[in-house]
Amino acid sequence: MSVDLRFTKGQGTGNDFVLFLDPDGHHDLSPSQVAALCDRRFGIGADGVLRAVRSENIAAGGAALAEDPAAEWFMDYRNADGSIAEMCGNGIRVFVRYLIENGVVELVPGRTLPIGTRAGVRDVIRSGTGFQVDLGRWRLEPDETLVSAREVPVARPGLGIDVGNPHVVVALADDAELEAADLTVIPHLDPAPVEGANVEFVVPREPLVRDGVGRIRMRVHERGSGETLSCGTGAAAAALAVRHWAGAGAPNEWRVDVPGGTVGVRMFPAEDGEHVALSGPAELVFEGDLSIA
Ligand SMILES: N[C@@H](CCC[C@H](N)C(=O)O)C(=O)O
Repeated sequence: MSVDLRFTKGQGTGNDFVLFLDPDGHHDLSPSQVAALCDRRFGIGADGVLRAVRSENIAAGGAALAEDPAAEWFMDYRNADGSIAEMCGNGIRVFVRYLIENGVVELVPGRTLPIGTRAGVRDVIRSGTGFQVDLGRWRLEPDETLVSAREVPVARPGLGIDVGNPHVVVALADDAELEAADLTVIPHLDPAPVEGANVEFVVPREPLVRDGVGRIRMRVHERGSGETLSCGTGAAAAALAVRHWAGAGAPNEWRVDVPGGTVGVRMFPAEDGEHVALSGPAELVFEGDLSIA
């Protein structure tokens, strides 16, 4: 049996997604269907799929509604290989743009839109021409991970950071080393995290801090999607790692340059501890109809 869907292609700093509305939760695609959609030669091509489903119509939505009954919509995120991930920082901005453009939600400046995700409810607000998402509390992993990547001369220590999904951040020596890293091959992590991890390679800008804002460059190999032009949660993890390494006095506001553009990261105190927020653009590119077997 085939499934007919109206889809939209969207992107945030070049991290691209296929989006579709499934309010009643009738189209829970299989991993192979997702992989087929994301295939850049045989499908539409994307780093992931975002299914917009009402929280009441997806099993994981129960926890979201318990956390915040106003979280009417749930972002069901899949990586390009069909695997499930807890959270997507670029995706959620594109997701909110998509809900707004489709007239299913309103988001007036100054108001917050709660979205259900597998990492918990995430609050989104408008920010400039894009959106800002509060990624909530973050966690430093206690143990160091040794990271080896092709064309990076020696294995480097990586810092594990959870921002709703898992990341390992590695500092490289300079821009030349960052550019030379071959991320077509999955970086090797030792010990290997059971659930896998997204791996961010970072270098500081010169100077690291300008006008009170920290500045870094980053490339990423995403779990389940390979190298992408940007990873929002990865940018947040990278800024948190560099602030950690920089020590006392390091700023709480960061600009992270990725191959697909620039995103902003901000750390701020909240009632339950420090939160990290991500801001950046979100664009819808084209739409069409598809039929998947
Ligand atoms: N690109 C995303 C992260 C998507 C999920 C990730 N690949 C994972 O498996 O955790 C972002 O912008 O955060």
